[in-house]
Amino acid sequence: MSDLFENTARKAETYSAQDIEVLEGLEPVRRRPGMYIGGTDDRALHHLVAEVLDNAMDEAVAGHASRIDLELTVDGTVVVRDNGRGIPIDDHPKYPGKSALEVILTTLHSGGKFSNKVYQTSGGLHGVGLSVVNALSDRLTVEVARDRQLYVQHYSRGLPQGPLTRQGAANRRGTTIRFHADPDIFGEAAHFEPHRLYRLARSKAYLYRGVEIRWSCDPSLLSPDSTTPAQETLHFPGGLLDYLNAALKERRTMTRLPFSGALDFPNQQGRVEWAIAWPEDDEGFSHTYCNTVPTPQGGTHEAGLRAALTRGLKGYGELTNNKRAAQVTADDVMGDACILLSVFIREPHFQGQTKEKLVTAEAHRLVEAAIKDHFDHWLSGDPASSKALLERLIEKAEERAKRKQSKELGRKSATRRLRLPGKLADCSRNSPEGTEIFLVEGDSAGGSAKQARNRETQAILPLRGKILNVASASSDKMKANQELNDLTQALGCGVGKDFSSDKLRYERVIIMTDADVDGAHIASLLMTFFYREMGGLIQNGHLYLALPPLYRISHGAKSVYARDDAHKDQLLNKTFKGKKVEISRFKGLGEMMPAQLRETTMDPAKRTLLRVVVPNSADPEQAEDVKATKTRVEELMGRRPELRFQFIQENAKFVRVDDIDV
Ligand SMILES: Nc1ncnc2c1ncn2[C@@H]1O[C@H](COP(=O)(O)OP(=O)(O)OP(=O)(O)O)[C@@H](O)[C@H]1O
Ligand SMILES: [Mg+2]
Ligand SMILES: [Mg+2]
Repeated sequence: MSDLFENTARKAETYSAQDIEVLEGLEPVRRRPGMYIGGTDDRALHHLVAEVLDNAMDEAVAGHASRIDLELTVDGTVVVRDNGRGIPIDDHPKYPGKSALEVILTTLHSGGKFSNKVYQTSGGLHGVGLSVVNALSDRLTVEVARDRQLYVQHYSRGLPQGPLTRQGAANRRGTTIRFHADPDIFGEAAHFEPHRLYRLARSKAYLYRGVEIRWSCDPSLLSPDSTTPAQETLHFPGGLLDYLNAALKERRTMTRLPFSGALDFPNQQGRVEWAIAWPEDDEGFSHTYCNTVPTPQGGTHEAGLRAALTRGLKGYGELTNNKRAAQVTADDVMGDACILLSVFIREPHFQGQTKEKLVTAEAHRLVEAAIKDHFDHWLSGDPASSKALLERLIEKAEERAKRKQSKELGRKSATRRLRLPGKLADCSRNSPEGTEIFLVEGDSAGGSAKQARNRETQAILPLRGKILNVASASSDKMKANQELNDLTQALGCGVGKDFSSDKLRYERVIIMTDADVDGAHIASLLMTFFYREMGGLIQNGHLYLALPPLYRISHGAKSVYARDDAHKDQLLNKTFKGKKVEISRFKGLGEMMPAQLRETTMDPAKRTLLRVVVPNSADPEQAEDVKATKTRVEELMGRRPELRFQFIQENAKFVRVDDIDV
């Protein structure tokens, strides 16, 4: 992002050693939280709890703790307590007069997990997690019970508020971390969602049978219809199979039993556990983990599983002389399956501190080798089930091939036959692959966008003014609305129950409105329309928001674009510190030169897009989010404009669109 806005810099006149800053201690964390927890949004906020819980889990998986308490109190303080060894409190050899505890809490890259000496397969590995939580909390207290003594130290924003003190005798052992997220970082409105924390705790208990997690939450934080309990003891001796069964409930699956198991890797390299089912309704989900850390973006362990399952099924096809099995791909096998996969390995490598993706290369080989034999065995153990499964997957592969064919034909004839709206500037490519349509606010912006686009792949549809608010309009009114009709026609995929993702004429639908409150309003009206009338378009990841800049800041020959006020202030305080600058504010997209618009907002190589996401309604883990999203949309887009206006003003930056999840 900042590259995009800063690469127009040509000349730096007074750039010297004094411009180079070195941040000390935990300052970098407070200055650039994104680098450590992936942002300052809700997801990042909840990640704080994950870091602290991960440390307690590491202690449990290493065999030193059997119980963990996770508590959310009425003022939003989170308490994580374990009965493990306790963070060491003796003086650190390298820092005389400072306890190891204080070093851990105040120094990045300090920890006991860099070698395999005290932890074998830990989720922690960077020595960063706890210090980051400390830096981003306005209050944090750590209690350690060790050698029958209790020790306590208080912190605020990463700084000790006094020495580590001994509080007297203790007849237990372990670590307790109590923290309150800093509103200066996360905003006054930020708060922990009980259901997210509960789910986090529950998934940890499923992932490691040897731990009991006691969840508790102040009842006043739970809404009356919430499915989250105020208190629960989580302990699952059946591991991932328990998890899968709870997730599937009464749903029917293609095979009689799920494919599940657990196995140690050879030479104490760790282990793998899995539970997989193919539901008849094709509504799948995939949750993968490494050392109990969720990896929502998958990675090498998931790739190993893909390979094992796909090879296994194809092999089974050969074995049973079913030639059609050859066309089955990994996507057919994995795409609609309910998948739970957990690995424990030494020294895992993740992408970034939030650990969303596993990149350890060996994990692929280890998982594939471990699961392959089991899978072959499982397939030949129940021929009736296996045959049914294979037939279903072949059907999928054939449907896919057919769709592809008709899609190619479809769009060609569709472009010719359909009466496309007159103001649509369509792209010239004949198949949807690689194409996008920009929904642009107003005719003048539409004009700039037409000049800025790539004709082959980018189409432009200018929309006039506010579109109809579909959440509070009758369906007749909707059908009569010209702007919405044009939009529906241009997309070609139908609305409501006639919606069909396959007929979508473009791969991406991009909402491009001005970076101001009006623009935010139009974008949210459009998102509501898509959410209500073309839900599949969002579910399948086709809807995006463009991020046009709001300001241009220039000093001499150097000019940089800022996407919002915060970014502008940041640039003024950093890049342009003490310089006399000229700031121009774009009143709208139409004011930008086509070349500027292309470079900052439309060019796929340089722009940033936000993908609009909604929770997956098939995934029981997300059921509460699905409900929350519905309520939120009704609240915001229903008949009470004042709520909507307030929300838009608070969120006009768009950057929080993940929060509203529409
Ligand atoms: N609950 C705990 N019980 C015992 N030791 C702990 C606990 N929490 C933290 N520690 C110790 O503090 C160290 C630092 O923790 P921190 O979370 O900062 O980093 P890490 O877990 O090593 O790596 P990561 O940054 O990946 O989380 C750990 O390596 C461990 O030695
Ligand atoms: Mg850690
Ligand atoms: Mg640390």
